[in-house]
Amino acid sequence: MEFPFDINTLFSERVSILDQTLVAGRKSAGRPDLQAHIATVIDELGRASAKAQQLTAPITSASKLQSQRHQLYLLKDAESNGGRGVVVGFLKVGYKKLFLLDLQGVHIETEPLCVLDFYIAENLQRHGYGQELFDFMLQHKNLEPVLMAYDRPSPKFLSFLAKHYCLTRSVPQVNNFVVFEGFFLNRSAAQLRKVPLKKLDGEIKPYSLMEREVVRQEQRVLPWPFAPPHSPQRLVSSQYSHSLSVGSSPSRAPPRVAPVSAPGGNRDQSPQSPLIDRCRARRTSSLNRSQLGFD
Ligand SMILES: CC(=O)SCCNC(=O)CCNC(=O)[C@H](O)C(C)(C)COP(=O)(O)OP(=O)(O)OC[C@H]1O[C@@H](n2cnc3c(N)ncnc32)[C@H](O)[C@@H]1OP(=O)(O)O
Repeated sequence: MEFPFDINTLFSERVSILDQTLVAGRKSAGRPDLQAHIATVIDELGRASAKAQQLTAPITSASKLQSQRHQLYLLKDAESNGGRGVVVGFLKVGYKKLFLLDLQGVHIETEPLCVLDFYIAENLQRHGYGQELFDFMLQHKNLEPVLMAYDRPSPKFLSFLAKHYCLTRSVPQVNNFVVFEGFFLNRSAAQLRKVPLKKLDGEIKPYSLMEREVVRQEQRVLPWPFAPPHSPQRLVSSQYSHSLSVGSSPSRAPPRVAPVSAPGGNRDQSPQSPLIDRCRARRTSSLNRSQLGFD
């Protein structure tokens, strides 16, 4: 993705980490001109990601990033565009309070790191850039992908997670987040709190705030998957991460769950498949195998 300004001036590192401040390294601190360019880049990436996912509106923009406690990892290629650099893509993550169903179907309150948006420029997809960015984030957060939650992952992203991280078996949820087997293992009791049943009947709803929304505070309708097929499926939400509102994505197909099937239908992603064997071999060095439940 090219811009009419020098990307290398804006972003000194191959991967930059952006947050509420919209500052990328020391250079852009206290430089409104550079921050305006950074905002342009984020807005453009957000639009491209929304288009790629067929969302009705971007879920990533500079103004949203400024008002939410999320982190955006931005990958550039410094050599392209005559040495001015190009933006390759981005990955946005943030902590969210979620009410999830564990393997026994018990509601659990937890606040995992969630993947909220992820995009690699169209012409650069399937070149390994997505994995580079994702691995950078995992290392930065010192986290395994099985311990994260995924906000309505697209078929391409599900395929990506299966291929690179062996994440194939999801645990069915009543909200739009996807978690995989292993998510509920190896977490301390403090991280997983069983929700008393009386609370579920009352003020706490077993749903979570969705990022991928056209947010309409005043519209209250049933969330996916309960809404009628042609209803707009909007939700009540606030723009802050820690809200407990009901959520849904209006314009994309529902996520595939338990086990995740291969997008396109021609990829064998069963745990016994050669694909997964390859994946296991690649990840064995860094993953705790028992966490993933392979042993
Ligand atoms: C919670 C969310 O953010 S959901 C939104 C996810 N984003 C999107 O769907 C936007 C469009 N897609 C993309 O931007 C990218 O394809 C990403 C971010 C999903 C992956 O980034 P890439 O750089 O393409 O991934 P990378 O090259 O490291 O890995 C390739 C693997 O990803 C998956 N993948 C990437 N593109 C595709 C595709 N067009 N069709 C199916 N699978 C794909 C496949 O598993 C692929 O492996 P394969 O080529 O052997 O089949």
